[in-house]
Amino acid sequence: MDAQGLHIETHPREGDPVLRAGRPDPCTVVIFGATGDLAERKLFPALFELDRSHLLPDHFAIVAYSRSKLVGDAFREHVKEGLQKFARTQPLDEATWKRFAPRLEVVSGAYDDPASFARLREKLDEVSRHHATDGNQLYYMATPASTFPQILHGLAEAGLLKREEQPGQRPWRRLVIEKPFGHDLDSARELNRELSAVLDEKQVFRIDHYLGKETVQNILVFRFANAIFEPLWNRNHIDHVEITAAEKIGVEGRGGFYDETGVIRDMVQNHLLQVLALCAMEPPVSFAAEDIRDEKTKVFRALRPLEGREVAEAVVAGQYEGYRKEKGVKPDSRTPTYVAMKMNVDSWRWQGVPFYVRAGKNLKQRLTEVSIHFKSVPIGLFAGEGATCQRLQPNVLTLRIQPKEGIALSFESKVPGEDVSIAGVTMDFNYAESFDKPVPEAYERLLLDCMRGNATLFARQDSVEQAWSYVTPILRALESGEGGEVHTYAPGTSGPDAANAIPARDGRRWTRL
Ligand SMILES: NC(=O)C1=CN([C@@H]2O[C@H](COP(=O)(O)OP(=O)(O)OC[C@H]3O[C@@H](n4cnc5c(N)ncnc54)[C@H](OP(=O)(O)O)[C@@H]3O)[C@@H](O)[C@H]2O)C=CC1
Ligand SMILES: O=C1O[C@H](COP(=O)(O)O)[C@@H](O)[C@H](O)[C@H]1O
Repeated sequence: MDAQGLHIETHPREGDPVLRAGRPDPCTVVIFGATGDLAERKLFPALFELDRSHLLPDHFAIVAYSRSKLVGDAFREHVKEGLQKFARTQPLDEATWKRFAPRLEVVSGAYDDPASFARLREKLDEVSRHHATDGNQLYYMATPASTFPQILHGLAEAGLLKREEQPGQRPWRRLVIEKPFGHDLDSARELNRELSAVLDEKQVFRIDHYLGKETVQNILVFRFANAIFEPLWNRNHIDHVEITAAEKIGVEGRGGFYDETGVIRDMVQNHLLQVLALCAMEPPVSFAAEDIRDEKTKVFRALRPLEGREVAEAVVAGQYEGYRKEKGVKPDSRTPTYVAMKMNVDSWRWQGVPFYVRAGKNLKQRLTEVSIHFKSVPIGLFAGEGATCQRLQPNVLTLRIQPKEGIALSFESKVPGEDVSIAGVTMDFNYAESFDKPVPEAYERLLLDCMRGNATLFARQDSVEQAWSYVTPILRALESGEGGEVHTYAPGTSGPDAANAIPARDGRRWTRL
């Protein structure tokens, strides 16, 4: 029994699912932007953890590409220091480090210099021979989006990209591209044109780390591996859906990047629309990548467009006090660090069910979750029984993405005693209590999938463009002022009070923060 009184038994299946999916081919991973924040906090730790768990191929190498002059052992030492802070398993496993360090090579070079890419090519030839990686290469662009075209051009000119003409072609070349995929619809289209000029879509992995989170993947399993929820998952039973991604942290030294980006490009266009799509999509024909991606794309196509003055009604933008003093932020910046929106999915299943979506930085707590609010009971059968019986709360199903990963269902229960008195209780599933293993980091799973060529958890070109089609007019309206003002909010709060108006216009309220 857990604290809420619910006993959850887990039924482990034979074999580890990750191992069942097979070891990746021998390969070299090339990380561009190797001294950056993402590389230090996420990529090297994920690769290290995969090595520790013996999930990397036996023949494997990493080539760190960087403008920095750190090379050889000095660079390895720099990576080790990062791992000592950010590796998932602490203290750092020395035996793994002894295996990992010799697999790590460095190329110091610029992003717009053909001679640097020629040196990269020489290094890759040498590494492929030395580590027997069979010439398979995974290029990871862990750099600001403005450098993506330069890197693509450098790789193509150096002959390092080969279009996949047929499935299973060897050696393979794949490219991982970080979000944001463009700055708006036009730039996303341009980026996609540039990618498709040199690579087949199957070789491009647009990474959205939310899709690598166990709890986000579990949305599909929860919906489609259980028979009891799907019959209720529609406008007949659901009143509204609330999606929240609240962060306690601010821009954390990424002011220059963030001020050009803002919360809608940073969190909504990608992570939150992906989460919404997983909640709203129809059952896919199969669990194959294309079938799932097709269904998600249909959700994006069904999002009711918002533009001009409509944006002022459905969207509230905010900026935390003190943001303009962050390093790299313009002193008169109007970039939102918070947004609350009402979205509608114009489909047979979701007509009349609003999706209230919020994301923000410097809020009072870290909380990412989806809550499905069911409709009220049709009649008050117990209303005559006393005060508690007149205030029945509708059921809420909460998918907790982070922290305290799990799923909770609230319902009404009779309070023990002679009279009929009713109180809300919760059935709660917690990953930590139910599974005797840690939840892996999203980047571990996603890097492994790229090496295996499995694109299920990556965004496809058309769905990225669909998401931009929805978001770009909203950004335009906010940036021109037509979509309303940017409200300030005090750090450590729930965001601007003005955001309460969004559900309040429909007679509802935010319930989660
Ligand atoms: N940090 C995070 O948590 C997340 C980041 N991302 C995405 O990952 C990518 C990298 O982000 P992040 O690591 O935070 O960014 P950083 O600002 O830390 O930059 C990454 C690295 O890119 C290289 N670089 C190349 N050209 C430039 C340039 N003109 N200006 C600055 N750096 C340059 C530098 O590496 P070097 O000097 O070694 O060449 C730099 O350290 C971005 O696209 C971001 O949106 C996505 C999700 C989360
Ligand atoms: O992509 C990004 O995500 C993080 C939030 O990720 P989480 O896994 O901690 O929820 C966000 O802080 C960052 O600004 C954004 O670029």
